Amino acid sequence: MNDGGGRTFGPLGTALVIIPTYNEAENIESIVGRVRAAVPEAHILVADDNSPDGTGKLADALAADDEHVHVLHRTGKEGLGAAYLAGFAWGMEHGYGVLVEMDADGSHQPEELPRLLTALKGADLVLGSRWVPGGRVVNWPKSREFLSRGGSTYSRLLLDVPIRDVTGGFRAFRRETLEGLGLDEVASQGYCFQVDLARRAVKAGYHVVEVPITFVERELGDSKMSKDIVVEALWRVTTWGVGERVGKVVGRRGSRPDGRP
Ligand SMILES: Nc1nc2c(ncn2[C@@H]2O[C@H](COP(=O)(O)OP(=O)(O)O[C@H]3O[C@H](CO)[C@@H](O)[C@H](O)[C@@H]3O)[C@@H](O)[C@H]2O)c(=O)[nH]1
Repeated sequence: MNDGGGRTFGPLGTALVIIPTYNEAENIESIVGRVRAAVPEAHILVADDNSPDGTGKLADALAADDEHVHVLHRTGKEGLGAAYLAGFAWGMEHGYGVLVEMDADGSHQPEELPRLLTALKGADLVLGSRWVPGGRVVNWPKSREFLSRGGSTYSRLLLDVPIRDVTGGFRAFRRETLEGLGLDEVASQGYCFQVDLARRAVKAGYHVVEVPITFVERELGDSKMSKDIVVEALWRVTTWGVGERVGKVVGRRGSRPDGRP
């Protein structure tokens, strides 16, 4: 991984914590309150996909009482990737210097945000990591841990990205980093969106730092993990990996000294 090469990093601007929501009525008030307490200077954007359980209305009520809280209402469920892309666009349009990804269900603990933001002072991108020393998961079913560890290992090896937790979704980006990731071309919808951004950051030469986090399984509401999300991730990661390998072979052939293609 790029070690930063002794670079000095510019100051951090105001942070926007983007919280994508789909049916998180039981969690939204608590998570917004915890973020506000943990990082009082930061702002929050709830990116809600028209949740049938009324999450969007609850978020509106929180925003009405607090100028640090904002709500982006989207028309329907389009996946985590689309919600984050819309949230990033909103944040950049409104001039935030740091864009943070965080789940609504408490599995990412807002109290760990200051550590992520401190690490970002010396990095282009900080990933909250369950799989580096010091990181852990609490109350996750073994099957889910196996899937997540397996997905990270598969992505790391196939895509050649030296990141332990490639699929994690607790992250802090400098705005300039996001601007260099080619977000216009990102089509990933489910959790493989996280793999997509991580691999783009590594390939672009950004200094990526993993910070250990404790991931706590949600107590309220349901995960949106589904077979479609797993299939999309497997298909996309494999396609990227094979594409890169074919590209390298074709590149090598193209530079044969005898000039043969
Ligand atoms: N707006 C919107 N939000 C969504 C959608 N799908 C999920 N979310 C929101 O995205 C967050 C994460 O979704 P969960 O369904 O709770 O994720 P998880 O199963 O706990 O998965 C965790 O592990 C994944 C794999 O490691 C991670 O990729 C993911 O970010 C998360 O940390 C929650 O706030 C959820 O409401 C969607 O289609 N639209």
